[in-house]
Amino acid sequence: MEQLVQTEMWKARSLEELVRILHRLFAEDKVSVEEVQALMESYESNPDEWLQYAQFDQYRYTRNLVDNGNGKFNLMILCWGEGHGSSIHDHTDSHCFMKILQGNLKETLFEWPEKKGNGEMTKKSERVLRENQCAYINDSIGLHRVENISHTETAVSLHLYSPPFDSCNTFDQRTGHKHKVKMTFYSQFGERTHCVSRRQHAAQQPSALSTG
Ligand SMILES: N[C@@H](CS(=O)O)C(=O)O
Ligand SMILES: [Fe+2]
Repeated sequence: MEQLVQTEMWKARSLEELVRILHRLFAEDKVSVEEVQALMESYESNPDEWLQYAQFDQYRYTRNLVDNGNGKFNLMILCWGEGHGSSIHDHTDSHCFMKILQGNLKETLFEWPEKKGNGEMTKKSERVLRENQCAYINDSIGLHRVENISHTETAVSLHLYSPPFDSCNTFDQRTGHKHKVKMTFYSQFGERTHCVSRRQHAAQQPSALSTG
């Protein structure tokens, strides 16, 4: 008789517990995308637990580092004001998990443009992600744009990237031309990231995160 493979089912009862289990999963040689996705989905968003990381900017979405996953992943909270969105981008060959903590986000998937890129990019699909849902993307699935299309409500999402990366490519929807961009954190561990020179100094320490 065929043997059934028992997959452990985790339930994260708090953000702290979620982080703890993520550390355990990513300490293994092999990490299952389905397991991480199910684990992140199992966490029922509780604003009391993440409000300290949810720092908004008036003009664009912010990226707020929650945990650096012992070098294996970056866990961050993204804050989307009304109408804020990302440009079409890739994920630098990393795994990307995106869980909604508050509000709704529209995700539009695009195909990679032809080598040279000259013409409108091809839209593959779009969907609205709702509270507590966890989506997954990587470069072989395609490119995406994420938007808070609400004019009245903000949105907050929890992103896990593995391995961590600090630059990606953005794409012009009309032409498919790409640009490499450096990504930064608006805050880290609940503290607003202030001046560049102090952070460049920090990046010289071997244990410090280099985030641009
Ligand atoms: N991947 C984007 C957010 S999103 O639009 O998926 C970022 O890390 O800033
Ligand atoms: Fe993304």
